[in-house]
Amino acid sequence: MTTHLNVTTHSFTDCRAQATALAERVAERLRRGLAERGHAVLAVSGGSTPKDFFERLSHEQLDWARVQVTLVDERWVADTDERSNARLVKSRLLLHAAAAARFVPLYTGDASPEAGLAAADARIEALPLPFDAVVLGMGEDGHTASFFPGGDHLAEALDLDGTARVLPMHAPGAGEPRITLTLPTLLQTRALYLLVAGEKKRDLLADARLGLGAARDYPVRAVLAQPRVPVAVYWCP
Ligand SMILES: O=C1O[C@H](COP(=O)(O)O)[C@@H](O)[C@H](O)[C@H]1O
Repeated sequence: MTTHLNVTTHSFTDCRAQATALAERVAERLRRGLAERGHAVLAVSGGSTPKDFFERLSHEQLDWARVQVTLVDERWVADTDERSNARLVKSRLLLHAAAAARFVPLYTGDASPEAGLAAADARIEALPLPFDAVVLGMGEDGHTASFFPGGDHLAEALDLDGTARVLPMHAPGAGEPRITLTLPTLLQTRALYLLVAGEKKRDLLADARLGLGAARDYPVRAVLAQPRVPVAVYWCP
């Protein structure tokens, strides 16, 4: 385990072990929330990396009926689309013990994230924040949540003094229009995790943390550099 500033890195030689360790840690956070407040709230990423983590977490024994699960970001596609982050959560996480959890999607069925923004925002506003845990991922372009390089609402989304909870995002590398929780919203959490796999992402993260080269401008740097919440990176090859 290595710690640098606000970031602690847990490195694993095997990705199943990484998924298990993070699932146990997040389940512990949810149990603590349930014991202390009677409810718990979890925000997770989509993409491909969290599949094993989701499957492992879905078997954790806790009172899932009092847990609300939402997404840190969403691709603006129906939940039947294979690109949908909601589809991933439903097919990998909301199973077994976790089938009893309440899912709060960001996609509203409106024609665009702009059209669905008020409804998505109301869903997040209704959650009893802070989150018990937020699990971020990261793309090889340095994006996290839908904080994409060149994104049209990137500066607003990363503004720690901003008041928006949720924002649309359009970016050249995003594939489709997006909706994302903003950084100040994500930082309303008792625990913040960054789940990453692969040597390319490990090197990118190291550069982003030190502010080297192109990684200086990667959006994930805003998460690593913020002073509010410690970040626990879970990495496997
Ligand atoms: O588009 C997205 O990508 C990132 C990273 O995904 P991965 O496939 O490289 O694991 C993900 O964290 C984000 O939630 C998702 O919308």
